[in-house]
Amino acid sequence: MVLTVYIDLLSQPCRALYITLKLHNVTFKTQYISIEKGEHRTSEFTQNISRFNKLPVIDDDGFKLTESVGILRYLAKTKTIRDSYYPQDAKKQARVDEFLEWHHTNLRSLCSPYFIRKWILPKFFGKVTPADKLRPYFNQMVACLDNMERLWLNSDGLYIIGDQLTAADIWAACEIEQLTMTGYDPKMGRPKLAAFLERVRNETNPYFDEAHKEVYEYAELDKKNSKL
Ligand SMILES: N[C@@H](CCC(=O)N[C@@H](CS)C(=O)NCC(=O)O)C(=O)O
Repeated sequence: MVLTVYIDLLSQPCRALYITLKLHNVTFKTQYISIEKGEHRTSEFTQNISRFNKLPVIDDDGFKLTESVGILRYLAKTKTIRDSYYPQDAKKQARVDEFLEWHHTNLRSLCSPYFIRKWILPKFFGKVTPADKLRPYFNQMVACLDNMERLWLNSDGLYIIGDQLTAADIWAACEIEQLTMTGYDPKMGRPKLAAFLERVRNETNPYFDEAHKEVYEYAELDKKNSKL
C-alpha cells in the first residue's frame, strides 16, 4: 500500500515533511486535512488516524506515526533519503538531531505562540489578543530569531550544518517562513538568516514554493490589508 500522508500545508511540520518526501521522490498519497475546519478533531480522525489530533500523520501500510521528526527518522530507515540530508554516521546525525531538538524547544516553542496569537486566533477564531499582551510573545520570537542568526548561522557554511542541505534547514526554514503571515519580516536586520532562507528556497524549489503557496498568499493578502 502506498504511503499516506495526512497534512495541512498551513502547518510547519507538515510543510517540512512534504518537502522532504518530494525532494526524495518518495511515492505518497496526500490526504489533506483542514485544521481550520477542525477535520483533525472528528471522532473518525481520533479513532482511525491519530488520538493526538495533530498533523502531520503518516500511514505506511497500516503503521501510523505522528511527530514530524519521528517520521523523518522512520523515513530515513525505510525509504531512500539522501545520507547528507539525514546522515547515518552517529556524529553527523547527532549534529542534525542537535538542531532538531533545539528547534522544538526554541524556534517552535518561542515563535509559534506569537504566530498563533497574532495570526491564527484572529483569522480563524475571531479572537484578538490586545497589543500589550502580544508584546512578550513578540519579544521572545525576536530574541529567538536573533539566536538563530547569532548561534546557528554564524559559521562560513552555507547551511545550518556545513555546506550541505540537511533536514535541519527545512524544519527551520518552514518555521521561520510562516512568520511573514503576521506582517513581520524575519529577514530584516538579519543578513545571515535572509541569505540562508533564500538558499534553502532555491535549493529545494519547486517543492519549497509548492509547500508555501498558501503561506505566501496569506502573507501577500495581509500586507495589502495592512496598507488599507
Ligand atoms: N511536534 C509535532 C507538532 C504537531 C503540531 O503541533 N501540529 C499542529 C499544526 S502545526 C496541529 O496539528 N495543530 C492542531 C491542533 O492543535 O488543534 C510535530 O512536529 O509533528
